[in-house]
Amino acid sequence: MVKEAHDVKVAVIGGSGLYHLEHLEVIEEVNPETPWGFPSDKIIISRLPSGDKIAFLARHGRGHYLSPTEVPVQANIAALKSLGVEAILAFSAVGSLREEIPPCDFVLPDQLIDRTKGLRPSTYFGNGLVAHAGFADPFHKGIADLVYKHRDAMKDYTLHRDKTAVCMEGPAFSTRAESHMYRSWGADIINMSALPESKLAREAEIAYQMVCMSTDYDCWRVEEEAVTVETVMQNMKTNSLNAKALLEAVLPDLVQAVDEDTLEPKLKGSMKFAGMTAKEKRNPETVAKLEFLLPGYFA
Ligand SMILES: CSC[C@H]1O[C@H](OP(=O)(O)O)[C@H](O)[C@@H]1O
Ligand SMILES: Nc1ncnc2[nH]cnc12
Repeated sequence: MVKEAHDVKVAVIGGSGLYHLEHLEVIEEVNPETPWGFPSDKIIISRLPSGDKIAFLARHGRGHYLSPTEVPVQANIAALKSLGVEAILAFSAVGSLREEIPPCDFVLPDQLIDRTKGLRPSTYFGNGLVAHAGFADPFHKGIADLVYKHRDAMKDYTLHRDKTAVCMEGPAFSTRAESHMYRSWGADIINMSALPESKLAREAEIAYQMVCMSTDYDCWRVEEEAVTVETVMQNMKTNSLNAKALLEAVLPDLVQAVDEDTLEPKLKGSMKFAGMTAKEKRNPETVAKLEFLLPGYFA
């Protein structure tokens, strides 16, 4: 497993309906092998008009062949890290649990409720190397501030911020009782991909912010038809145009902020002292895998 330096500091993860950034000049496609396998698809490295490079990865693969439960999230995050990525903007199609978030509005969540079912590998640790990442604030305020600054790029739609997302397992959508329950818990939007992506990015010391694109009202509105894939995909046409407009505005600023190291909070070094396992008790195999992600921390 050879790490290739690509000097790509910012990555975009595209979710349902956002499989390409066709307005950018493609430089190359890479498929880095990691100790956790290969990413969902080839990673596309493109050039911004400013000359800076960014990476794009389709979460479910181009052609959408991986279910949310099947996405190789450990490999995705490790592969991006191996290219040099320090900040991720992760797009996701979400259901709205609030009247004031209609389809085609976007949301920057700042909180997260985990309703996945333990089927997805959700940490790089364990297996003879115990460590605990801080995850009180699962998303990155500095990136959210920067994206919010460019909210006018959304034109006719609103960009909301500081909302609570719930991540469910799927692949079937929620029952009405579950949808009402999430509302009573204070959740504002629902998807199937915020976890473990956000958690693994935190363990990898990558600044991570989800940009959620509302596609439906889930199934809590009694008078309305419950969510279907058809509704989601219809609204994704508008959403993907808005995502691209937003990215065009945000990416140059984000690359500059990462280059100049002005993003707060800083995550680099945050895992250095997160390990609990005595050096002589560490599993050498796990330590070797972690060398790929956080070199020098646990060896
Ligand atoms: C096609 S609707 C359900 C599906 O859409 C979202 O995917 P992504 O987050 O990758 O945009 C949601 O999380 C579900 O996986
Ligand atoms: N209603 C919903 N539930 C879960 N994930 C979604 N993605 C888009 N809409 C969704």
